[in-house]
Amino acid sequence: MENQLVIKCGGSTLENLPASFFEDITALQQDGFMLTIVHGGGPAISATLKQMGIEPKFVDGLRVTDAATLQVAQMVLIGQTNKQVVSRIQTAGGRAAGISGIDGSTLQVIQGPEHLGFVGEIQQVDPALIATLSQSGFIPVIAPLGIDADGQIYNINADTAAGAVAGAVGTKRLVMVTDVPGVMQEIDGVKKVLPELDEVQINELIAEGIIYGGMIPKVRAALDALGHEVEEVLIINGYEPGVLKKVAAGQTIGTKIVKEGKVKVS
Ligand SMILES: Nc1ncnc2c1ncn2[C@@H]1O[C@H](COP(=O)(O)OP(=O)(O)O)[C@@H](O)[C@H]1O
Ligand SMILES: CC(=O)N[C@@H](CCC(=O)OP(=O)(O)O)C(=O)O
Repeated sequence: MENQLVIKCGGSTLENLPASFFEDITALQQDGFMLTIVHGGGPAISATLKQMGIEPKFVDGLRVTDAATLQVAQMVLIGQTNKQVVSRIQTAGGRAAGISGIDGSTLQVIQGPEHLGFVGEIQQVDPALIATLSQSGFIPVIAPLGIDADGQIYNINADTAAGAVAGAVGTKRLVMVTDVPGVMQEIDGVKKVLPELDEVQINELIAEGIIYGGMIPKVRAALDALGHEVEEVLIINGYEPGVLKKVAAGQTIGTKIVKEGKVKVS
């Protein structure tokens, strides 16, 4: 659908996003856009882990999740971050309802690579609960946790979750809101945003260490999403005033991820 948008809000920005960001979300909803939000919360999970004396550990941007870490992720993502996002949308005059991927078996997973512990690999997305909320006028706000066939809960990277949700709800556009203006590379001593990237370029940039850490699951999820109905994935900066309105109006800002592009990286 043209007026549908899946927005991933990264934990990197969530706490500091201006009220205008949520006012723009509300305005889009009132203009008839069907919005679905998937949020992260990585920094908040890490902060709580540290308070508890547990050192956070990541492999290629994915959190190594033992049983204690899973409990903290669940507590922070569902109990804290999800409700913050819902509250900020409502304060801006919008209507939102928070769920996690566990609710309605929305994000159905199996265990991912063993060395990551309780990190789920999404097998299927059931869009029924998302659709029910949307059709009733609520913006679904989804915390990235999933459930397996035995009822075990898993942690899921929010970029991965957003990519899968975008593929399942039939949106053409996925927007990843983060704390940088896009994928950047230093060219002639100046850091520049790369306006368009395809799979070959992304793999090169990861191999060269130019794309690292939390940007890795973001670009990988973007490529995975493009395999479905999604035609465009944008990585944008949530601090830029009016950024969502520009995207909704069809402007290409930040970094656009495409299946196969023409622009060369260097
Ligand atoms: N090439 C790159 N360009 C921009 N940011 C990058 C790049 N490679 C890695 N990063 C890192 O990725 C971060 C965004 O990912 P992450 O911290 O997981 O954010 P979020 O919480 O929004 O998902 C940036 O703040 C930056 O530190
Ligand atoms: C498996 C895994 O990495 N899960 C993430 C879920 C939150 C997330 O992805 O938050 P950001 O979008 O802020 O990075 C984590 O535990 O940090």
